[in-house]
Amino acid sequence: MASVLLWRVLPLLALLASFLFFFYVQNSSKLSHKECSLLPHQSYWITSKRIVTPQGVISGAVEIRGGKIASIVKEEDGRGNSKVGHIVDYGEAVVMPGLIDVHAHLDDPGRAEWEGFPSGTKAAAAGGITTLVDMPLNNFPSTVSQETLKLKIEAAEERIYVDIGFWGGLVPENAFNSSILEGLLNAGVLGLKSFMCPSGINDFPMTNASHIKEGLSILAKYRRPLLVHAEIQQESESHLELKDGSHDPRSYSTYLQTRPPSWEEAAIRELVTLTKETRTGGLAEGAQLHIVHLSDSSSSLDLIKEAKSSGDSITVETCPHYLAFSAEEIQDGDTRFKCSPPIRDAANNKKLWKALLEGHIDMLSSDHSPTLPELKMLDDGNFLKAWGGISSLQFVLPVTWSYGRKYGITLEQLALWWSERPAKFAGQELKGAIAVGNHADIVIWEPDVEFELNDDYPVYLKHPSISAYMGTKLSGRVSATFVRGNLVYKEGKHAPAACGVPILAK
Ligand SMILES: NC(=O)N[C@H]1NC(=O)NC1=O
Ligand SMILES: [Zn+2]
Ligand SMILES: [Zn+2]
Repeated sequence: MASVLLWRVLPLLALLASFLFFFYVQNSSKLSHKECSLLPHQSYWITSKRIVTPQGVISGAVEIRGGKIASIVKEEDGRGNSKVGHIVDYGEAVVMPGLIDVHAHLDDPGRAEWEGFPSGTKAAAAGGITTLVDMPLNNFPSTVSQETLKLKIEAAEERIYVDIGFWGGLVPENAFNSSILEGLLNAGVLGLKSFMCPSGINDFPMTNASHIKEGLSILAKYRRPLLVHAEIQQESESHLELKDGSHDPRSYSTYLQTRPPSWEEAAIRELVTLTKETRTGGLAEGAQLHIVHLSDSSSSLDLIKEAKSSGDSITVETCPHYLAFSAEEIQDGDTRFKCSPPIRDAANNKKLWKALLEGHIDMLSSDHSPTLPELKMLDDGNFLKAWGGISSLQFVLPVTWSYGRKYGITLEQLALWWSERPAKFAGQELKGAIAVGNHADIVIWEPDVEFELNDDYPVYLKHPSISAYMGTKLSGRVSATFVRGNLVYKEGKHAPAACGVPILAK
């Protein structure tokens, strides 16, 4: 009798359990959405007079549903009344695709005290960056194998406020070991990165042309890029003299002379002999070589232009600090400005802008490379000993805009350099443009609002004092940032939970 009753009750109990489970899942996903976003809606519209789309700037509305862009309506099409549900009206503010920074060092795990995923991605979100691709060095251990990539992915878990992809390292140790390299690529790095000069990090040694050739031939199979820090040390006599103590190490010009443009030129000359193999029918067809942080806008740039016109698969980025600053302005002892390759003179800066505007430079990236204030040696001011790297992540949009205005740059160009081209380069088909079906990765910003980066300004970087931009006046204030539809940042406030996701190549 009892067992008959049990058999009757059991299905009912199972039904009850599945109901409870269903409601639990529903509620927990609701709860997590609430924590991931400062906007309590999964479906809503964003309206503005200036929405930057690949077809131009429009006045209208973007419909967001389930983290994606569901529709885009132009005001002039007169379908304004079709908008049902929650509407966020941004008025005259610019609605642009979120920035994709393909070159940042967040130093996690292992050197999280330099930056780390939480502060780095909070700064990114506050700066309108919705995706970044983290470099394989400055974290410890360097990301040069499947195992070390796993450490990075684990370190990122629930600690990132924007989406993050990862570059793997190409180093002498793995360059001739295809199973390590393929293990790294199969584990999801978006491409590889190598140095042609000492990287400043002991467990990330430099590569030579034969390592790079090997790397390219493997990358060809995966159709992913190789990013190269293109400087080769030229041991001229004057270079040795500069380090012997007879020149003032606090003077920026001393540092500048230790890394002349000929270093970049020599590296790029070697690289463009290798990129010939990326042409149709070549041994590395399918691979792409990408030169990071170009500073020299003379011979180095000419070599890149020539390679491009011969059909080599080669791209190049430059960074806001090369566009914003020139050597003449850098004060003695102000090591915040030390980076490699160095910031060169005003004439070089002007030519760099020209190259960007004429389309010879493909994209922009931050090369955010912070460290501890004591390693930046701000008290000492020794340019030859201080850490080389500019800290900029939160400011790249207003910096590009502020310094580019005098060259008449447009909102469409900003979106091209900071979103559309970086997305394509990093293989992110659903990112980089406000287009139907794409991720709703969006920045809202006000080009005409000016602000001063003083001590009262909310900076989310771990060490604001080492940033070369502190103390400058900028225009273009970021007011809100959406990552896959989640409002992750709004007016000085971040979403409570870190809901960025690691991006792994398949
Ligand atoms: N290791 C590292 O981040 N190096 C970067 N810093 C810099 O100024 N240039 C670089 O390549
Ligand atoms: Zn570099
Ligand atoms: Zn870098």
